[in-house]
Amino acid sequence: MIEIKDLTQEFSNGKGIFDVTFDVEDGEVFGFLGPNGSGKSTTIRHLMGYMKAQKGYAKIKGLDAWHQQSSARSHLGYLPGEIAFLDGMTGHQFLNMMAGLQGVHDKARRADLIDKLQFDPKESIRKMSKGTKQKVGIVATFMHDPDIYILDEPTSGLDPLMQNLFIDLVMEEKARGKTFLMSSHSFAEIERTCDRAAIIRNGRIVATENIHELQSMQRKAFNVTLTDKKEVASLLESEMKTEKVDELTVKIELQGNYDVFINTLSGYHVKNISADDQSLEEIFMDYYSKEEVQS
Ligand SMILES: Nc1ncnc2c1ncn2[C@@H]1O[C@H](COP(=O)(O)OP(=O)(O)OP(=O)(O)O)[C@@H](O)[C@H]1O
Repeated sequence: MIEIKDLTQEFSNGKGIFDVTFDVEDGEVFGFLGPNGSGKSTTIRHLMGYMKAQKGYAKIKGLDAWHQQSSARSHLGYLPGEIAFLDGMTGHQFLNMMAGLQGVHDKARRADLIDKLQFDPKESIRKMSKGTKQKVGIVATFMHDPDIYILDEPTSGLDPLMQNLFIDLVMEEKARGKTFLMSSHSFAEIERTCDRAAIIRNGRIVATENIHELQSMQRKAFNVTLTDKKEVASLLESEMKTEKVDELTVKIELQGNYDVFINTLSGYHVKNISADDQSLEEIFMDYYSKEEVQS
């Protein structure tokens, strides 16, 4: 659906993107993660056909994003990082203009989206909050029912409730077979929506990972609180990977060895057990720090 190969754009200041390569498959939700200035928007601009690559290519459904710009773009719903609204328009007027450009006449889907995102489209855009403007942008992106969505930081400016609503919307569209490329700073958002994610750093892809595999690779840790200090000393001597948290609490890291965990603990007086899972963010940060050491 989306194919990016050796995509390179070096700006005069030496910044840019270098040999960016990844694919997004049909029906996949693909996350694009990276710190500020890492090259996410530059990559996306190539996909939209706004920039000509110095090397490599970006393709949408086999169509070259630059050379076959308009046919490639006809499959896309694009939400830019910062939307340029025409001043003085109401939400409705802006959406009418966008529908005209998209050649969409059916307003039912638009009304449904407005209803879901809960905002007043009769309000002047100039007077709207950042979050409400973002909602107008989301409606404009989704209302023509494209096959592929390219979303640059889609939830920026949205409150947590709206972020959840947005995630539901993405999952509904995914269930309808739609494909997504979504840039984000938010690991929680990626964890909840994406099948795979690429991490970009200093213009280069440093990892492309299957989120479901990453989640299953997660090391599990438990904080076990005992009633007796002597038992703590004894537990720390056990064959499991342990670490003392405080006087009565021991952290135990597991790599699938639940039997040993349960059998060992059955010989102790356990006051409390709480899970201390490694977050997806921590797993990803390993990649960031590895790269830091190499560069
Ligand atoms: N036209 C340009 N001329 C020179 N440098 C540029 C240009 N466009 C982008 N850059 C630089 O290229 C790098 C990548 O920028 P880009 O906007 O793609 O990052 P990003 O990952 O989208 O960041 P953010 O999360 O802050 O939006 C940055 O260092 C940026 O300053």
